[in-house]
Amino acid sequence: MPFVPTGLEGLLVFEPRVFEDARGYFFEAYNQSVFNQAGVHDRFIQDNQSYSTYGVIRGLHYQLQPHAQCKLVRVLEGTILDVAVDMRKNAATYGTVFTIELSTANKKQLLIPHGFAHGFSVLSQAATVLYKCDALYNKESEGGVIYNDPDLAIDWKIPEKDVIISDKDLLLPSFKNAINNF
Ligand SMILES: Cc1cn([C@H]2C[C@H](O)[C@@H](COP(=O)(O)OP(=O)(O)O[C@H]3O[C@H](C)C(=O)[C@H](O)[C@H]3O)O2)c(=O)[nH]c1=O
Repeated sequence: MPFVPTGLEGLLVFEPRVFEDARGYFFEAYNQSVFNQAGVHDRFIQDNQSYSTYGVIRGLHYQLQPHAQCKLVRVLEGTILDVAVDMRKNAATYGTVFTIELSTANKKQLLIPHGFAHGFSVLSQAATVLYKCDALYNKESEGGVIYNDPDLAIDWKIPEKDVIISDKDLLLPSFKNAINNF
């Protein structure tokens, strides 16, 4: 079974079947039939890709309803600590932080359903991250939580002196003050 539960509803780790031979390797990064058979029916309509150097933290971001995005995150180059925070107020796991290393080496992917804030830190010298989305970008519906929120206390595995973050992300609200319609 290529999907590994995380204990948070809808948040799944996808571990593709990798075919290795003397040339290198091959794997299906995404196959709709495989996902559908696992009960995952999200229809991805936008692919995003970002490149970041060591110490960069992007996030925590989400889009509010009705523009919420399910994301399927993978790493093309490098290693990241991927972070998903459950923003679903009625969920028993509301406020729970899930972290996982995604890398070129482990080829793991993270499926993040609607209602989660998403971010990542770059642990390698650089990282190229690709993620599929089931809803289009909608700037007006963007929400977020500041990376160093004291209640979430996320360990991004980057010394504070090395953190590189956008001015926009430094202005994000705390978890308890974040705009949230999930
Ligand atoms: C997200 C997005 C951005 N943009 C434009 C807007 C800005 O001019 C520029 C950089 O955007 P931003 O600084 O929001 O990029 P990230 O900080 O990597 O944002 C992402 O970070 C975390 C990890 C996420 O999961 C979200 O998908 C996304 O918010 O790309 C677009 O044109 N389309 C898009 O879908």
